[in-house]
Amino acid sequence: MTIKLGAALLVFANLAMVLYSVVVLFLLRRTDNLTRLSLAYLFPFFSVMILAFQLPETSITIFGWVFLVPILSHLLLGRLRGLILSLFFMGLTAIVFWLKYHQTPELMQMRSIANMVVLSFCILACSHAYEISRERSELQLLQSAHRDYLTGLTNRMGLNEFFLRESKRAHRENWPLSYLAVDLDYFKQVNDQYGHGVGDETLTHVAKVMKDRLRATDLLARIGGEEFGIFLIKTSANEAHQVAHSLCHAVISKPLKLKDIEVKVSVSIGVAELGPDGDSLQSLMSAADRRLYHAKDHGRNQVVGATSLGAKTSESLDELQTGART
Ligand SMILES: Nc1nc2c(ncn2[C@@H]2O[C@H](COP(=O)(O)OP(=O)(O)OP(=O)(O)O)[C@@H](O)[C@H]2O)c(=O)[nH]1
Repeated sequence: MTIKLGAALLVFANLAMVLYSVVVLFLLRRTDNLTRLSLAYLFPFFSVMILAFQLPETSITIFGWVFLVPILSHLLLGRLRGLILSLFFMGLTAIVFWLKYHQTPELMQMRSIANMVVLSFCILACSHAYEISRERSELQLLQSAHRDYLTGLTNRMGLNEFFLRESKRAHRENWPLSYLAVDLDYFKQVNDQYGHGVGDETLTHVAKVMKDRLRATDLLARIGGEEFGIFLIKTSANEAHQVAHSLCHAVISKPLKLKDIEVKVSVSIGVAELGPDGDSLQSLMSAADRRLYHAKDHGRNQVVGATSLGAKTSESLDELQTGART
């Protein structure tokens, strides 16, 4: 009678699991928390497995299902949660196995138990290693999607993310956030005169010169060909203006020195501030771009903010208008 009750319970649990699987399949596309749904699926699934293991009417071969535990757990839950769930259910399986067979000497032979244990841990280790390498590749892919291939700086996508995070923080903490639109002057002439290779090196050099002048908490991004965007946190438009001047000065006073040429370039910069120039990235960039064009129209190598007209840095632009000097 007990045997029949156990078997009926298992049939019922299996049918319930099939129905539940259909529901989970239906929810799969709608959920915004895949990990929670996976956990809500795997936990009852593995519990039904344990129920089947401990029933007297199931044979020893049913324990082979335990090999599914680390594979499914790691695939659906990732490295850490997968490992925890695997260890939990594999441990439970070991206890059930011992309770069921410890009085059956022909099944409790050291060699076969050692085989089962080693195989289980091999599958667990492989699943875990696979998940670690998958997570690493995903991270690398994500990082490269946010990087500019030439300069190694953050790209436009990274700039957007930085703005989303830092604009919220600026509002919350009530501190200023400024944006600089930076564009190299007469860069086409550098390419025309020395070729794209030197042009590329110039871009990388200017990026480095500017980065060295900024704080670690600021963001320098390459957002287009010879255009850069800079976010300065905890910095008002007035302070940003000073920073922009020091960048102009740094760029023009540190030419790129190659074997037998020296490439000297300058930058023009437009300044905008979160709040006075709008609250969206688009309005901030538009305001900074407008001022940048103004700087270009009024002779380049200068900074323009909301209230200021540009004032050129001291170096003469005449020689720059040739793009470079040898
Ligand atoms: N070497 C190199 N050149 C680039 C890259 N991206 C864009 N450019 C070049 O940058 C130049 C930009 O030229 P323009 O838009 O006329 O600007 P400019 O010559 O700097 O003149 P102003 O901005 O008006 O001062 C073009 O010749 C592009 O081919 C790049 O990744 N590498």
